[in-house]
Amino acid sequence: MAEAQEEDQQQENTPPGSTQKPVSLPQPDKDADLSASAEEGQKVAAANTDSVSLSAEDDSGKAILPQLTGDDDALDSGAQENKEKSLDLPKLDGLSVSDGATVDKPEIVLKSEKLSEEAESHETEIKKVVAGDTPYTSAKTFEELNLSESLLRGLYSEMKFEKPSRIQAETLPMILTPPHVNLIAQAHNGSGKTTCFVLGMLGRVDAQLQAPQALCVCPTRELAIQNEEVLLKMGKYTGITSVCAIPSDSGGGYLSTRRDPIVDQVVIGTPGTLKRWMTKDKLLSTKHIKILVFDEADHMLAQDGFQDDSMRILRDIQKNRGSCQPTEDFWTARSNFGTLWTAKR
Ligand SMILES: Nc1ncnc2c1ncn2[C@@H]1O[C@H](COP(=O)(O)OP(=O)(O)OP(=O)(O)O)[C@@H](O)[C@H]1O
Repeated sequence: MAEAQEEDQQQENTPPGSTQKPVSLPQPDKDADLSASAEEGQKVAAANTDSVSLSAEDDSGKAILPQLTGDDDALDSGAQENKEKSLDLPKLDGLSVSDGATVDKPEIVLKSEKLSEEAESHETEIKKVVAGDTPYTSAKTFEELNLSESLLRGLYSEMKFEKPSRIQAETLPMILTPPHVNLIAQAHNGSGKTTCFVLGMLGRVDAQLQAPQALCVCPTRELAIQNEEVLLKMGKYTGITSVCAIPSDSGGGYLSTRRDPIVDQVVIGTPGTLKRWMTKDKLLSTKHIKILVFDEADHMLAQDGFQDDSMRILRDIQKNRGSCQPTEDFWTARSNFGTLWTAKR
């Protein structure tokens, strides 16, 4: 019950059912941190030229990929508002929870460090990325990703997409092609990050298996609802089903009306409800989970945010899946600094 209240308090500034994306999180100490980051980021903006860096790290943490220079990959006018701002990126690796347990460091980090001055070119470059021994080539078309016909139909006829955006071109081959790596993708708002993980989840799950296989953890219920809407639209022809794990009341207390175990392939929700469904209510089995997404990773993994909840969910999944599929572990985290920076102006 205390957990439910905690989650509700964290979400009280964003009314349930709203499709508006949250522009700030209500915790005052978090806001203070972001203000400090903004100042630091402006200094970096003055010194840097436009760049998008793509890097992977070896076991010693040494970067093994070159920095790439490229065009703005913004897809909507919202990104234009962020011009001349830079993104101050947090350290998201080497995470530990309060009881001392640690999680794997992500193998690959994709970052958009500064927004481009010129957004006129959206050409996708072909790049080769090597993670461990595996080469990944960025995808110029959705066909190159070996997606099902039903998924391609959703992308073209429902979403009206023609080709992957830059962040999609670079991340989707890594998300969809084995061996699946741990990935952090950081890019500004409007660059197509939502599609990266929604398409990643739709592309990875088996529609024939009636069990949860993809889990997306979001900091607010509004974001969870919004992400599920995108998933339902994009996956319209796939037969894949989803469920939103958010508090079922619109007040402040938690009311669980759900009693039947989850058989939907994709589960999108907030940490408190997800944890409750997994542990107390025993509605959500993580036995078949093969892709885990932390949306807005900077908040989901912040020490003064949801880090403990996120790490517990991650460890529960690792524990339940046992050691039979160690190479299948896939942890992707998405950061949404563009939105937060816009809110700070
Ligand atoms: N490949 C694509 N082609 C055309 N439009 C796209 C493509 N990918 C995404 N979009 C559209 O661009 C807009 C922004 O995409 P999306 O929401 O995925 O970006 P985002 O990086 O998650 O943004 P935010 O940080 O604001 O959440 C949406 O309207 C989406 O439908």
